[in-house]
Amino acid sequence: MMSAITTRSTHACFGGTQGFYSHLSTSTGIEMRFAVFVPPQAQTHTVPAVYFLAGLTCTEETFAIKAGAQRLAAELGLMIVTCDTSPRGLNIPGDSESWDFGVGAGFYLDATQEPWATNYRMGTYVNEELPALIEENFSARKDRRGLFGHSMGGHGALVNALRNPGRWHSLSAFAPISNPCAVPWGEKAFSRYLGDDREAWKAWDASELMRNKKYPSSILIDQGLGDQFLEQQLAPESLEAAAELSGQALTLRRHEGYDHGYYFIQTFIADHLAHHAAVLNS
Ligand SMILES: N[C@@H](CCC(=O)N[C@@H](CSC=O)C(=O)NCC(=O)O)C(=O)O
Repeated sequence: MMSAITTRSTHACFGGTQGFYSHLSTSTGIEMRFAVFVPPQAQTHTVPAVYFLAGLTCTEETFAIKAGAQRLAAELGLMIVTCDTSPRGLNIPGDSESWDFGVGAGFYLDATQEPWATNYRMGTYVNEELPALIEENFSARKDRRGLFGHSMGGHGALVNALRNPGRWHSLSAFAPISNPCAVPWGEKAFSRYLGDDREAWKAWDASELMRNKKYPSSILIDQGLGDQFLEQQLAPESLEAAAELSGQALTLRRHEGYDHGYYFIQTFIADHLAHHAAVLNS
């Protein structure tokens, strides 16, 4: 039986369609919103889908509206899927007190601590439920998927692809939180979602994972040097050191003058889509 999705709006875009949808999620136990850009090629055959995970405070709309990805995705024949950054509307005590935890800040992991463990299961949502939903309802290939993201979503892309390399065949990130165990955003979120045992945090930390395990294809990361969060929160040097240890193929580019926002993403989005297309079509 097809899982039910509700169409909120669709818009013709570069010969394809940008659509906004919702569905009742079994992973999070609540209605979740997502968006899909379907390129024109999907009218005749299934195409690879690339999933983008957005950062703190964002929604499924942010990337679709701000990144300027659709023109090239239409040329390359890539579907682009975006989802929300957490469940919303649960009204769990404490879920809306700050912008870097709870609503809009699910960190793309499966929480183990109450009151979060029942609904804050964005890891399962991104890895299992969303791809199954997309592949049932859209013309997406089941054998080729890419994952990328920004900031908290860059962390989400890295950890989920490193944990599940068989599911995600290409990987890239913009300004990811690269070593959440060691920075304030990560410490705040992990202590509440995962508890006090810092050993357990390592299973959701890209630098920790990469130290011990190689992802099968090369990873592209872009980082602005004018990024207001670089010094305190992002730690790309930890990821570089981990890649050095495990022999991971990693291209980490640093760009003078670029900040953390979507003008930075717009500037380098073409390189990321080309990276995914090259791996997914190989
Ligand atoms: N507190 C501010 C800033 C929030 C912010 O900068 N969010 C980033 C992601 S940060 C790491 O995950 C973002 O992508 N914002 C969206 C944008 O359009 O730039 C706030 O509440 O706005």
